[in-house]
Amino acid sequence: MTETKKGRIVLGQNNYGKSEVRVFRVKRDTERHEVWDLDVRVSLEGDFEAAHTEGDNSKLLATDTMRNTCYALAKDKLTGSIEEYALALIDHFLEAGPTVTGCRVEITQYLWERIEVDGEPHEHSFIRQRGERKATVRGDESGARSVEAGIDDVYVLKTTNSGWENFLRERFTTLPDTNDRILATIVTAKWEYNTHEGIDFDRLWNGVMEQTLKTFTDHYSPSVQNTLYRIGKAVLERFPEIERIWYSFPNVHHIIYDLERFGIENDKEIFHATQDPYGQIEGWVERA
Ligand SMILES: O=c1[nH]c(=O)c2[nH]c(=O)[nH]c2[nH]1
Repeated sequence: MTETKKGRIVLGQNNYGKSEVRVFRVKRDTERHEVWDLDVRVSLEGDFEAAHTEGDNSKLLATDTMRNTCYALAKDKLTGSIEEYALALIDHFLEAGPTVTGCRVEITQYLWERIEVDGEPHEHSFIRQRGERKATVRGDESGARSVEAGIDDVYVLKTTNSGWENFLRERFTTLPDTNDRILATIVTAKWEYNTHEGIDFDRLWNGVMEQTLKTFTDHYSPSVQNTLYRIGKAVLERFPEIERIWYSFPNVHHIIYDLERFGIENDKEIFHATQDPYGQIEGWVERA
């Protein structure tokens, strides 16, 4: 026997928008071109009740229109940082959708560097970098805006000045101590700005990237956890505009390969770069 719950059925939280809008812009007002290569996702919140419950689309901005808008606004608004472009899109969508109360724009920027020819950066030829720049901007009809920036898929490694020692030993512990190991990780980061007015988003993004890499190199790492905290602290000390920062550091293990079996000495030269389960170390560093 099936039981039917009595009561009214209503529409719960909902949002809609367009994903994977691939906007590519070339700035070509001089011989030295610039490119922006973006994946944009737009998501709207508001009163979309009539569309869901009555099939009345009359107040809905089509997702196809949202896609067109991303390209159209790129002409005048995608001239600097992706954060500024996202803020312009949000202003637009809050205005354009009659029942829209909130909007989120998430952007992934793929990074292209100039190809160097005989030591000279080329004017219109580029090579795609590994690593991505991210931005998530939220806004509502009250005028509130929040800006989060990020880094994804930046693979870094150091061949020494890292260890893992004096950790808890109990019945199932087999791992030996080491004070000299390879430290490798694929950086994901996101951080929140405490304002969106008067911020040079490009300078700050480059600064966080630079500081992340610098601090990664500049100390003996007793653990990924300690390195995560040190990097976050260095970023917050340098940039008062940033309220808090989150890192995800998978520990991509490099295990010394046993060559003694073959009578070959292996003084931390030959490693197995594992695909096996990896450690995953994540955390926020924030202002108290
Ligand atoms: O930096 C590390 N943190 C850990 O928590 C951990 N655990 C482990 O087995 N190796 C490591 N390395």
